[in-house]
Amino acid sequence: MRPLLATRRVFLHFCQTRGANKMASDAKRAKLTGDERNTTLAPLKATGWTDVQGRDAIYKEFLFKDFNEAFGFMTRVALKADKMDHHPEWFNVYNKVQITLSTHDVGGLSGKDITLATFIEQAAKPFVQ
Ligand SMILES: C[C@H](O)[C@H](O)[C@H]1CNC2=NC(N)=NC(=O)C2=N1
Repeated sequence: MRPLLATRRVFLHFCQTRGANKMASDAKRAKLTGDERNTTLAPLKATGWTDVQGRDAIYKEFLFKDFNEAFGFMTRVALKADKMDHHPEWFNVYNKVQITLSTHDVGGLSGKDITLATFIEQAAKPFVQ
């Protein structure tokens, strides 16, 4: 195959793949439908996540042995949030971490919040008192 044709084919593949990834990412940022809420929120609510009054968001408070463990947890979550380009609203004092999740771009809960909350549960599991 002539080099120019091969390059064109590779470039088209790149565009298609990149477009699909962006669509998937955008889809993840679409507001959750009613059915999605029923299925994806239930396991999180079972672990203690609650609705936020007056906002389409979820909230949970975590208690750790000390600041060192709390901040270690926050560091892991921060790296994941940066990789996802999806960030929590959180407050930390000593061993307590309060987290609110919502997707600002859509003004409510999206699949990204479910993904991040699920990761947060796994990251907290080894430490939570
Ligand atoms: C441009 C836009 O702000 C960014 O793509 C990301 C950054 N982190 C984010 N985090 C959250 N929670 N919601 C967002 O909509 C969001 N958007």
